[in-house]
Amino acid sequence: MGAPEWWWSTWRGLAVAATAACLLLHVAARVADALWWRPRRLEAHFARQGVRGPPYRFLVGCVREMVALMADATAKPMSPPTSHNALPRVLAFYHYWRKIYGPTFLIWFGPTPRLTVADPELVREIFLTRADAFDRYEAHPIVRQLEGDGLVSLHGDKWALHRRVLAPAFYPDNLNRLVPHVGRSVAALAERWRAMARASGGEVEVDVAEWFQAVAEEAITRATFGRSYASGRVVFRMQGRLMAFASEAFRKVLVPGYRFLPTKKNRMSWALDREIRRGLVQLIGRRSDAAEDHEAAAKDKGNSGGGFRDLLGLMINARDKRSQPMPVEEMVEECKTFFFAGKQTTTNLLTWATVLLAMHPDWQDRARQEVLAVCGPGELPTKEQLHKLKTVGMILNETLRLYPPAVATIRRAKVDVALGDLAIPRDTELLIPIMAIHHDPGLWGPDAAQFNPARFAGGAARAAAHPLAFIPFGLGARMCIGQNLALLEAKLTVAVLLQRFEMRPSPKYVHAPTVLMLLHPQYGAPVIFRPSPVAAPAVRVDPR
Ligand code: HEM
Repeated sequence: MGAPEWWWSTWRGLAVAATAACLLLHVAARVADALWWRPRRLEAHFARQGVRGPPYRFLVGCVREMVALMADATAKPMSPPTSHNALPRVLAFYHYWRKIYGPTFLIWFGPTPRLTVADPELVREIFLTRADAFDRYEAHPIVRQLEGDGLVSLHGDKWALHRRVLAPAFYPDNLNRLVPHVGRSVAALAERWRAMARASGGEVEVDVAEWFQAVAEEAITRATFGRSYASGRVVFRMQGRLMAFASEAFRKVLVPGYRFLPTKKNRMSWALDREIRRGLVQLIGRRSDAAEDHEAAAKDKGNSGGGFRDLLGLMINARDKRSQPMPVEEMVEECKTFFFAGKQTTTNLLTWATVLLAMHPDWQDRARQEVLAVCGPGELPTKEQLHKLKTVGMILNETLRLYPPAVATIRRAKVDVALGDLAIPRDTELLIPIMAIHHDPGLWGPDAAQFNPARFAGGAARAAAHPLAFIPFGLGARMCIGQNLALLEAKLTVAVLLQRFEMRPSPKYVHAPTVLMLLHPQYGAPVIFRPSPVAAPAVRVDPR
């Protein structure tokens, strides 16, 4: 090798090494900035504005303290056992840090800053007046896999198109057509409980958190598939099993990569997911066949569900601005989303409403008197009668206030934005603790932790010191699309049960509200049902 060649190759080697070192340094600097300097800068930025919080710890933020606070709170049941002061148990970290840092404070999910905001005026800005500056937050991949890539997680034009297409299914006149179907499924449940009570000497104990799932599943299956109910039910049964697996996996999210491990449960989930997808694609294919749709529609005319606009039909007939139909894959994801968003939320509302009625016999009696006066003792309530059940409506609102199924929601600042007096940097997450707003004595008065449905006598907007203090279904453009369906189901179910039973908590019931995605009773909700002396005439049970 000649001298210049030798020099050249040495120089090239040095240049490569120097570039690699620079690159490494650059990456290391970026990582150090993301995991250390940026959080410290943000901490200082918020401290200058008077916002403080638990200190940021390298990589983990304050997740360790949060997990410890939550584990500690859920280790013991509510005390006293009849108390509704559930916030310290359910959102233990919020309750603890709020006492130290005030209502607006900063916490860290790993290196991601999350500002908690519980002032209804700021909530108004986030959801209404400055909504353009905030986006919905991306859920954990396990939750996303479960909830589907539908309305809940869509953004921008695609979200707007889907929301516009799907909204008509939830108009009250459309939902009213579901009343006989949902009523029959609740009556069938009541018949089974009545038979079980007869067989066991006069009363029966059931875990309502388990049993109400069938009612909620029936309603969401009807709303999604309408006339294709029978095939849709098969698919949604599988989806129910998938949800059970995934909620187990969700408990293990702290094990990195757990969801990719080929464990027996994971393999079963993957197989179920493929099966659900296949079932939905086949169902959509059949419904898209205009001839069959036409024929089914004609058949449906003589049915009590006649004219119901179901979610699947709305999607099949939808066209975008360029007259393009909705891709099958998007319809599949929406079906999964509706099952996820609609089933457990409503089950939880029904569960807490029944537990509260059992715990408060005075309100149970008042509500029963109203139901008997409006609907009579045994016939299924009609849509017109449901609208007249004011006390039942107040009880449901008070249930949603004290035990909101969705205890919090999260937004992300898309740009640097002003919120009240605060300057919020882009990518800051905002945690809106719905349950904390619902329990705030500053908004609800000194009896904020008491069950007092009478506070809703003048309507939800006037129940508290601020009209936005009650937001169980969220607020603004992304407010819950299924609100009317959930309330209709709940009113109907409560009315049918009050017609037919007296209820009280089982001695086995341990009052322990807790949150795993949604607010649920940690040890189930066993309630004792005693059939009312006025026997309800048997209602024909839908054989399907
Ligand atoms: C008691 C029952 C329910 C409660 C408490 C509830 C609560 C909520 C809340 C708080 C949000 C807003 C989340 C946010 O802004 O981040 C939401 C959104 C949503 N809910 Fe519900 N929900 C219930 C029932 C239902 C039902 C029955 C369905 C479907 C049939 C449904 C479908 C949805 C969907 C699709 C969204 C996303 C809407 C969008 O982003 O445009 N929910 N729900």
